[in-house]
Amino acid sequence: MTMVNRLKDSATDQWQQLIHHPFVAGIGEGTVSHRQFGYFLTQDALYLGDFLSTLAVAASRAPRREWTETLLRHAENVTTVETALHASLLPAFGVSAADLGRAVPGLATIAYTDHLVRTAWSRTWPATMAAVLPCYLSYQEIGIHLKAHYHSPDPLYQQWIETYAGDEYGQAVEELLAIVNAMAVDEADWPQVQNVFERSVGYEYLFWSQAATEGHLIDR
Ligand SMILES: Cc1ncc(C[n+]2csc(CCO)c2C)c(N)n1
Repeated sequence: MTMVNRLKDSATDQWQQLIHHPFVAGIGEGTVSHRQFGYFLTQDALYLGDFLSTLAVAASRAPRREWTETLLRHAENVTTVETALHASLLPAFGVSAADLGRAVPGLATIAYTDHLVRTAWSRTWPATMAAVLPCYLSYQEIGIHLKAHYHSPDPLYQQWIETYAGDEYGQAVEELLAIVNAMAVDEADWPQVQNVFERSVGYEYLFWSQAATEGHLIDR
């Protein structure tokens, strides 16, 4: 079995819950409010800064030169592609550059990014790859799932869906999967690699939940 399938199979229920998170379905149905999506994009912009650091550390620790090159290219794409998506979408959701500058990370954002950055710096390199895998793969599965089963009545949501269901994004995912499937994982390291993967899946889930409540953890 490939490493990607071994990891996904180790957290099947959490994975299914993530792909079918109610907020995700709400993007497809168009029932997510613009305020909620604007909050999500704002938190995502904060998240991407630390995701960039994570990829940069992962790139420098990679055991093969071609993997360093691939991960550096992906890091650059985070800056260009993901940030461009935000730049085009944020104003449409009423979030100005000043709003973004003032934004503070929510607890789920902090927990997720601390986990990514700490893993990249202080865990094994395969564990770092396992930490970023849910980010790549869940967005692709979500994009493809939403595109196949919904057509969002909101063109802005549909634009977001098409980005992650698209071939250009699919290419980046394929490259990451190829690295994960080719990397050498010591059997002694497997529990750590699996645990880090499962936490990232959980944090992806919490990131959507956080968007649904716009960061409020306590009913008001
Ligand atoms: C919470 C959260 N998780 C995943 C992504 C998607 N994503 C962000 S950077 C990157 C790597 C290559 O572009 C991918 C797949 C996101 N935007 N926000």
